[in-house]
Amino acid sequence: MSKFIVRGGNVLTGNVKVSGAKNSVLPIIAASLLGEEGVSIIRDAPPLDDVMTINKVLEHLGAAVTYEQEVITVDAQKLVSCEAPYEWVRKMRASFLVMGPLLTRMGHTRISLPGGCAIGTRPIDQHLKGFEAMGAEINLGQGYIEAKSEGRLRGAKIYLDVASVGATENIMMAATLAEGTTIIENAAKEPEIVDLANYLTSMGAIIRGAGTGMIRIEGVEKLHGVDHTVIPDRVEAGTFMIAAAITGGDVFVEGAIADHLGPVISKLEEMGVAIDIQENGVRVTANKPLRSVDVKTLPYPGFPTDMQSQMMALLLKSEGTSVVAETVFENRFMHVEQFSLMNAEIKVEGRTAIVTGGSNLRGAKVCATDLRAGAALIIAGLVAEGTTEVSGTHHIDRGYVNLAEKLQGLGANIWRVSMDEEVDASGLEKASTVQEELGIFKVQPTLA
Ligand SMILES: CC(=O)N[C@H]1[C@@H](OP(=O)(O)OP(=O)(O)OC[C@H]2O[C@@H](n3ccc(=O)[nH]c3=O)[C@H](O)[C@@H]2O)O[C@H](CO)[C@@H](O)[C@@H]1O
Ligand SMILES: C=C(OP(=O)(O)O)C(=O)O
Repeated sequence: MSKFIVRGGNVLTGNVKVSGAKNSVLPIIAASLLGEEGVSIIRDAPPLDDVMTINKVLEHLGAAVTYEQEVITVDAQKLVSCEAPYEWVRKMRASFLVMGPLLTRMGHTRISLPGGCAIGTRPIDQHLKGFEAMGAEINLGQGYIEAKSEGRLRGAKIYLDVASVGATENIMMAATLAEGTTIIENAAKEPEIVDLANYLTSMGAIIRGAGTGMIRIEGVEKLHGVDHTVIPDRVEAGTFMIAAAITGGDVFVEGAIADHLGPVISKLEEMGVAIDIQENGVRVTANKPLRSVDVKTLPYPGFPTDMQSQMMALLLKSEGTSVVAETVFENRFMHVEQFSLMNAEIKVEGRTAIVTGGSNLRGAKVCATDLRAGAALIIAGLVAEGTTEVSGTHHIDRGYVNLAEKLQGLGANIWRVSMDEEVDASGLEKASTVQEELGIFKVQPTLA
């Protein structure tokens, strides 16, 4: 168990490289189960806990998986099981994405029910509605969902009641080997859906319309392994952009695709942050006082819910009052209580938070209540007076590759220490010694 120690006050400058997208690589790894011939090579696969977890699921199913230097190979030619047990699905909801590929390829699958997680209840009714429409028989019992089909799944027209990312992905994967045509209406439009569709298409699938609200899939008999490079992580990119902005910094976020970050860029510009879109990334320069803005999360191309907490951290340093509305998940304001421990003034009314800008944030002991909340607390810690300790690092490790090291590279004072390590304002030197002993960090701290 570890925690991050952040000492506020440093301006971030320099270059930071974005890793491959967590939310792309997970469905793509699941889709590699569809490769009945050849081996899949997945490049720019970020070394995250979630990636390790889904690789374990695949191994359990009988696939041969290797992972070296951010390249995953999957040989799924022979599968021995169609069951994803509780042990893995409980660790990560996205394990549920193996359901579509297994059902369509093997005609039978049994997956542990993904538990409700902190940010909301996160039901899976839309995934199941899609499979049922394609002829699968679904049974729930003893904490598992079992799906069976007599022969191949059949293409169907499926209207999603909510434009769910996971349901669109699961149904799209299932449809690739179904008999006939599947049409997904009110499909999610996220860039990760397009990345998955591109991967499936290279495998031999026939998919049209990914990235729009209507996706059409013509089923084929067989898919094969291919070589694919995952898109850069837009949420990681956005997190660094906000970290740069809050410190009044000047940072080039290498690999960030501006097109995937439209609403984040627009909101930063509205706040007075200068954005320079370049061929291989985005430069963020913040040298003016920040203006308050209102933010409403929405499915893509709206403002991403996965950037809401980081944005809230930035709004705390703006001039004026901002209103943040969370419309995607019903319980994604848990960071508010943690921000309050840092002297933030935020009032929550239902799904709306009213954020008073200009707070004098003070370092405190806080806890990452979910992945992005963890990143947001670190961002707030970068400008807080004194030292902030962020525990709950297992959430952060699900989705950020070397977050502390990448921020250190931009000049931030941030370290990871073991949970029981006492760190006071002068304790950073000690913390860095611990890291060196553990062989985790190579960079020396720059004590302000
Ligand atoms: C691994 C991955 O890609 N995770 C992302 C994915 O999660 P995930 O795919 O789980 O999110 P969804 O798009 O499915 O969820 C969006 C909303 O739809 C609801 N819903 C979803 C499915 C369903 O069957 N019924 C239903 O009601 C959910 O409760 C939620 O309120 O998209 C979310 C929304 O952009 C992001 O925050 C997550 O980072
Ligand atoms: C909510 C997130 O991920 P997941 O769907 O994997 O929980 C996220 O990436 O912010």
